[in-house]
Parts: sequence; C-alpha cells; structure tokens
Amino acid sequence: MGNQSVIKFEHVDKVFTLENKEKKLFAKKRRFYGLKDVSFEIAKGSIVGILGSNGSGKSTMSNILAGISMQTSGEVTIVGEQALIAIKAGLNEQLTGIENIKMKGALLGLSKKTINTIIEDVVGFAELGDFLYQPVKKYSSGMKSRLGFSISIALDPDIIIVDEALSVGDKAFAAKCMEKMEELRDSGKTIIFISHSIGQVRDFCEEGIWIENGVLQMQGEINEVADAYEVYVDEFKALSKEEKKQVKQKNMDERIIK
Ligand SMILES: Nc1ncnc2c1ncn2[C@@H]1O[C@H](COP(=O)(O)OP(=O)(O)OP(=O)(O)O)[C@@H](O)[C@H]1O
Repeated sequence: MGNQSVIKFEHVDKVFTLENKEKKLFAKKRRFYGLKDVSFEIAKGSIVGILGSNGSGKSTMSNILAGISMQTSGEVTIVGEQALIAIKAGLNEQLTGIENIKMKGALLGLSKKTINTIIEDVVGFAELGDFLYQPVKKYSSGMKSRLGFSISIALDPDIIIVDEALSVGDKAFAAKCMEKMEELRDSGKTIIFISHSIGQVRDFCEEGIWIENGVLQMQGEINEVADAYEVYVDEFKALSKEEKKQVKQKNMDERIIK
C-alpha cells in the first residue's frame, strides 16, 4: 500500500443470495455479484465521488468500507486513526436517535463524557427536536439522513462516507451539510461522497470512481470520470424500451453465478 493510501480494495467480490419467493419449494437459491473483482486505492485527504446507476453497487461498497458488511472475497485495507462512518446504513431502526449515538459511541470505545458531547453536537446540528427520543423506524428518510450525517460529523472520523445525505430533506439543511462538508474537506479529511447528482459530485469532489453493474469502470479526475459516466447514462436513455429491457437482462445475467 502506498505511503499516503488510506483505503485499498484488492479484487473484492460481494456475493448476495437471491431467494425465489414464488417457487420456494425445491427452488435453487441463486447467487449474485453485488461487487465483482473491484480494486482501487484512495489516498489520504482525497475527496472522492462515487458514481453509478441504481443497483450498480455503490451502497454495497460503502457498507463494506464502513464495516457494516463484509466482502465475500478479496482484501480490504483501511488505515485511519479513527473508524470511518457511513451515513444512515449503520442506524439501528429499533433504537431512538439518542440510543443510536450511545451505541455507536460504545462500539467505538468512547468515554461517557465524549458520548455526551457528541449527543449535544447532534442535538444542535440535526434539528430533530423530540424525534431524537423516538425509535428511528418512525423517522422519514430525510430525518434518518439528518441523524446519520449529524452523528458522523460529531464523531469526527478521519474518513467519512456521505451516502445520499444531501439529496433528501429540505434545501436549507442540505446547504448546511454542504457547508460542513467543505469545512471537513479543507481540514484534510478523506471524504467519500455517494450521490446521484452528478453536478454536486463534480462541484465537490476532486476524484471519481465509477461503478456499473458491480464492476469498477473507471477511477480518475472527477470531470473525466463524470463525463464518461454521463455518456453512458445518455446512451442508455436513448435506447428504446425494449432495448433497455434487454440491456438490464444482460447485466443481470452477467452478475448471476452459474
Ligand atoms: N442484502 C442484499 N441481498 C441481496 N441483494 C442485495 C442486497 N443488498 C444489495 N443487493 C443487490 O446488489 C446490487 C447492488 O446494490 P446497491 O444497493 O449497492 O446499489 P447502489 O448502487 O447503491 O444503488 P442505488 O443507487 O439504487 O442506491 C443491487 O442489485 C441490489 O439489489
């Protein structure tokens, strides 16, 4: 691993099992690549945008990065003084917002005093009021993003993964998050930013990783990667309904393990 690398994926596969609910009896479970042979390296202090269509594997990748799930094979190496945190995905739905903070803090081995400071920060930033005392399953998607984002920044990790936090919720809150992310970027943190908004990724990130159909397509300067991704998106959009269906089926077939 190069001196400055903080994240390294080497030939990472993630295999999911698909159930066939209609033909449960005697039906063979199908195995499916969420990620296939993905390799890349991220240097310390990089601001990396992850691009890819729906179902391409972005969240699968960020969940492995954040330690929420494990790869099936391949090596994932992460170097950091403190754990990296993913938004939303790590929240426990049964627990309240406050309980989630306490649990995350305990898992990271933080002191009670530090956890209390984090709670104060989250109360101040998330603007969730009494909802912080309600189970997360009662939150809207935007509220979960607010909580996830607020916990992540309050924990002050070296590597932060922002997964779609800014595409939900109101504009004022999204602007506040963006401002906070700029502050984190300028303080030298490594940031991995997953968003469907190509414009937002172009504006914020320096580097890009494009993943499609579970396979890494490109890594490089953000505008080059975003340009290539946009060409792919436009070409797909221009297809007829039948052609789109065929492409989707072909992509699915490529991911099924026979
Ligand atoms: N736990 C799981 N079991 C089975 N399949 C899964 C599981 N999690 C994800 N998948 C599948 O793996 C593929 C990649 O999903 P993932 O959520 O990583 O995509 P994504 O790029 O984040 O998509 P989106 O942009 O829609 O959020 C999808 O086809 C999804 O259906």
